[in-house]
Amino acid sequence: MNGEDTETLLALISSLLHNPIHDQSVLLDALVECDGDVERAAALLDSRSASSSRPSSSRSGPELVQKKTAAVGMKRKSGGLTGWLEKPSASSTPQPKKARSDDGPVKSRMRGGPGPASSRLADFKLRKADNDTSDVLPSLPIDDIENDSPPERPPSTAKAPAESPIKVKNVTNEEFMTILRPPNSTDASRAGPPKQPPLTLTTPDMIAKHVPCTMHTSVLPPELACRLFYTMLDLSRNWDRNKWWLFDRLVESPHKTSFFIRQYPSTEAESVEMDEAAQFWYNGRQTGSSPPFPQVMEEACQYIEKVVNVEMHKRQRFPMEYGGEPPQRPGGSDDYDNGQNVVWRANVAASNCYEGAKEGVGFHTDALTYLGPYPTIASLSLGTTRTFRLREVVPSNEKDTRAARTYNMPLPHNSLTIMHASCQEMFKHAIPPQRTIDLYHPQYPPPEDMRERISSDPSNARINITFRFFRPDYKPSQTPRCKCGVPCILRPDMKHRHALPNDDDSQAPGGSSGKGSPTKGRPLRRDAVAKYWWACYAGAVNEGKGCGMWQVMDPVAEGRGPFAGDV
Ligand SMILES: O=C(O)CCC(=O)C(=O)O
Ligand SMILES: [Fe+2]
Repeated sequence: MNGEDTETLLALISSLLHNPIHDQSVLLDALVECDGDVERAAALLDSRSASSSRPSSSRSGPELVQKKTAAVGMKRKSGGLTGWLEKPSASSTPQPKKARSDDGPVKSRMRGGPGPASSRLADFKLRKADNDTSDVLPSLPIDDIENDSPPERPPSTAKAPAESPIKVKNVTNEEFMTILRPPNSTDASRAGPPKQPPLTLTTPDMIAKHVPCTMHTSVLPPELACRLFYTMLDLSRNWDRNKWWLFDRLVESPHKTSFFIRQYPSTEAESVEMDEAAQFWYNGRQTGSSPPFPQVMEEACQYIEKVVNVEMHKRQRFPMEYGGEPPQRPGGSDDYDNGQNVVWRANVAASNCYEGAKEGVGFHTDALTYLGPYPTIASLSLGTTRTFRLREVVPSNEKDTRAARTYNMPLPHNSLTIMHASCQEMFKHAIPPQRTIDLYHPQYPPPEDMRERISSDPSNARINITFRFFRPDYKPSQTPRCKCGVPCILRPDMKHRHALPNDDDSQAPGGSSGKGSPTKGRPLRRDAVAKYWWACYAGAVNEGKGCGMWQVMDPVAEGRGPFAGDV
């Protein structure tokens, strides 16, 4: 596991402690002692520090239990969301709760973060079920670790503690695996619904059957795919690793990434908006202007746009998806929409480069800020095959009856994975580090002008390009900003804490058109997310500190649309 992940776990323990401990080796020991269970490690350390400040005779088992309950009790405090979500409009920004004297450093250090500490912890416990594939190492969330809960407490009264950051040594994947808590814990208090083993989806049919994705193999002409791979690999030398603040720590993603803006067929006004959006595209961190699509990426994009539109026209749409645009937009193409609205077009792309088996990206969902609800994202894979992992987020009302399932999808060179509408609402995705990878043997030599810099030797690199449609009705000039002056992030109510409007399945949106769509037969109800909210995202960029602002998205009051259906 990457050092960042271990750091994250230690930061989490640290954030749960009532009495700060600065020595990372003490934190690490506790983590090992508690089989990687962050909550127990924090409770253990708290119990030790409490008992070391009092006569030894007062040390006892119950003390630990009591402390543990206190730490776990944080989870209970995170209830009560439903009532808030039911508030009617965007203008009903919740009043900050008063800070309580017992809030202490634990929660105040969570300020600006994406959710209550306890809900984040759930994701940090590695389950063996996620770990059963032969060559894929477990991945811990490293970017947007838990984005399905609004902040528990607006932090206006909270102060980040003045502490020096914890220095953490890197821990290898193998070491890390040994300290992570096994899945089917013998701890009876953690028994839940029966675990489901991970499922590897090896064919397009299997993929379409189990997840809201489709896989399109050999999507580009082979020479184009190879040329695009070389071009992006060449460019990736100058790309950055994303950095962001997680609690009070600066973390870095173990892969390189860059953002591109499409020139054609965007209008001038749209290009300006895209440039602004691009500055905040990843984790709210402001970057400079983004380059245009390289010519070879533009060429590929035209193939991909067609595949995506054809596929989307086969599927029943969710009401909150984008309503589409007439085919005759300037510079547009109508050869794949048969006069129907163009429901998707790429106007930006994010590209990732993973070199070697250990690079990856942790579980996250893609921010909806500029994509809007129920986005479609087209993800092209080039180079060595890597596993794409999806993990379902089980809605709160089902968590006692159904366990989340993990799906692994090997993504070969020149394959397109379309994450269809509801994927960001129902699943988190990751590229986990692996023990081994196959080398990619390029079929063609690099173009003349790259031969000095790029070799055609077998490569351990994977290039990913996610082509995205930033909706005009979610353009940056219409993104709410919080008190920090940073654009808010748009998040779905993934856990369905807000009741769905009705129980009539025939009215409910879903991934199936019933016209032989591969998703046919999948229950529709659980796809529907009823609420989204805008939340302060400054914590990701501002030393972990944000203003905690959040408000429910009100599509009508905010003037969003056109939508595919009634909202
Ligand atoms: O590399 C991939 O396939 C996934 C990339 C990704 O999730 C992202 O860029 O948001
Ligand atoms: Fe992603």
